[in-house]
Amino acid sequence: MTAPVRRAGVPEATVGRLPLYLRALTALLDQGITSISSEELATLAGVRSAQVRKDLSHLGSYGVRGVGYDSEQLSAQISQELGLTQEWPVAIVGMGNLGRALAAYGGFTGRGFRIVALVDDDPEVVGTVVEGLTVTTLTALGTSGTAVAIGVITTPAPAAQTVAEQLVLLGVRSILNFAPGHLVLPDGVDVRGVDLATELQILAFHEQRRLLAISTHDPLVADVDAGPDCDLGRGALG
Ligand SMILES: NC(=O)c1ccc[n+]([C@@H]2O[C@H](COP(=O)([O-])OP(=O)(O)OC[C@H]3O[C@@H](n4cnc5c(N)ncnc54)[C@H](O)[C@@H]3O)[C@@H](O)[C@H]2O)c1
Repeated sequence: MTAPVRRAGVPEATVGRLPLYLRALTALLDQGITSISSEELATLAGVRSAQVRKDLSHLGSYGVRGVGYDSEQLSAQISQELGLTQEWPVAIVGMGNLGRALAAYGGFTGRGFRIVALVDDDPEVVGTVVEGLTVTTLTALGTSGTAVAIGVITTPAPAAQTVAEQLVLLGVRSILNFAPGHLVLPDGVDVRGVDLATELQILAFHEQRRLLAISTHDPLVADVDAGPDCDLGRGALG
C-alpha cells in the first residue's frame, strides 16, 4: 500500500518525523555543532539512518558524502516545510490543571507558536490573569478579532466536541485535543489527539511481552518493534 502523500509531495509519515529531526538539530545548534551525518541524526531522532535519508530527500536535501548535512541549513529547510518560519497564534481552551501547565510552558515560543488567548467558561476563571493573559470566553474571543490558527482543547471530555465546533465556527482549522475521545469535525479541519493513557497502554503491552519472554525463555515473544519514539504532539512539547 502506498503511504498517503500530502499536496506538496511529502508523505504524512515523513511530516510526522520532521519535528523529531528539528528538535535534534536545534539541540546540536545550541551546542555549536554545525554539521551532522544521517547516522547521528537517526540516533538522536530514534529512527533508522536510511529513513532519515529518505525523509530528507523529500525536502530535496541529500547531504554531502563524508560531511553530512549542514545543521543550520537543514534546520531552516525543515522549519520552512513545517510552516514554522511564521508564528502561529494558539488559543488554549480549558484553564484547569493541564491548560495552565501548557500556558506556562515556555517551549512554544521560538518554535513557531505564540499563545494569544486563554479561554474558559467558568465565571470564576474568566477575567483572571494567567501567564500575563486575561482568561476570556469563546464568545468574547470571537468578537475580539484575535486571529487564532490553532486551538488546543484542555476541557473535560464531555465539553470537547462543543468546544471544537465553536473553534471551527471562529475559523480555526487546526485543533490539538487533549480531552479523551474522538472529535467529529467537518472536512478540512485537522485534529491531532494527545492521549497519555494510550501511550502508557502501548508501553504496558511491550512490558508484558518482555516479562512473558523472560518467563518462557522465548526471545521471539519480546521481539516486537515498538516503533520510533512516540513524541507526544510530535515535538510540540518536548
Ligand atoms: N491527553 C492527556 O494525556 C491528558 C492528560 C491529563 C489530562 N487530560 C485531559 O485534559 C482535560 C483537562 O484536564 P484537567 O485536569 O486540566 O481538568 P480541569 O478540570 O482541571 O480543567 C478543565 C477546565 O476546562 C474548563 N471548561 C469546562 N468546560 C468548558 C467549556 N465548554 N469551555 C471552556 N472551558 C471549559 C473548566 O472550567 C476547567 O477550568 C481533561 O479532558 C483530561 O481528561 C489529558
